[in-house]
Amino acid sequence: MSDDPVLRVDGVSKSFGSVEVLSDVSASIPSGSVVAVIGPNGSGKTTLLRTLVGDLRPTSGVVSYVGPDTDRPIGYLPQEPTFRPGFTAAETLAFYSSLLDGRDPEPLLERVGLAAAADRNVEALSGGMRQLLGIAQATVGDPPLIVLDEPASGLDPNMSESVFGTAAEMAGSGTTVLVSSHDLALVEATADTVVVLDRGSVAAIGSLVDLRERFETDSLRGVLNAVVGDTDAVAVVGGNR
Ligand SMILES: Nc1ncnc2c1ncn2[C@@H]1O[C@H](COP(=O)(O)OP(=O)(O)OP(=O)(O)O)[C@@H](O)[C@H]1O
Repeated sequence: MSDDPVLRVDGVSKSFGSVEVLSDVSASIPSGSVVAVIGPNGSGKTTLLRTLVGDLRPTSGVVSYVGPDTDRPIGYLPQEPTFRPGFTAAETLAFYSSLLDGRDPEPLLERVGLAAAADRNVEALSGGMRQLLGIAQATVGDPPLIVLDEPASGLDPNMSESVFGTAAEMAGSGTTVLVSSHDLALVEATADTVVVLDRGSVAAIGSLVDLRERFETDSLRGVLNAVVGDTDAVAVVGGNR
């Protein structure tokens, strides 16, 4: 991890109509680290990630990419990745690669454990395999920042672990990985920095050690419960609209 940030987020708010979903979010994302965004359902994780990658425009505030100058600064796995039908997994990656560095996509498929399905059409992939293809797609062109929205969603425990392991390896070689997840054990095993979102605001941010100390607990679940309370209902921002 380096002290140089790859992304700066200054006072970002995002509203849909009259409902404010993100409120005054500021953060600095350090290079070569795994940064995890956690928080209850509906707390704004996807909205934040979509705003950071430029998929949504903030209502106010600024997101600045300040990493190395490159053809693809940010790779992104959306919460529900979609692919053009009629292409195989390998052809899908080859298409993205042809727009960037033109490198053989086979190693990317191998890295996510999808090499055996390289010639399978995207419509014929299982949900988990689509997720893995989406993760491979996010890494095409070697972007300095990779943003993964719930990458473990739909994956079996071994594949989830492998995806987070890959994220840690990428961070070890200088890539920054920003990931949202509900899997606190994997976040705890992998993340250098954790951002806790609660109803659209950053309720806490820091290293795991800092957060555990600050909230006097020995687990990330303890941190989350201390920050947002251990309720069993979704907090719906803006009421029932
Ligand atoms: N396009 C939209 N229009 C209106 N409201 C939206 C839109 N997208 C998200 N929201 C609202 O913003 C809030 C945050 O949603 P978001 O998907 O960002 O949360 P999340 O933390 O990713 O949730 P989850 O963990 O369930 O995936 C929710 O109340 C949601 O209903």
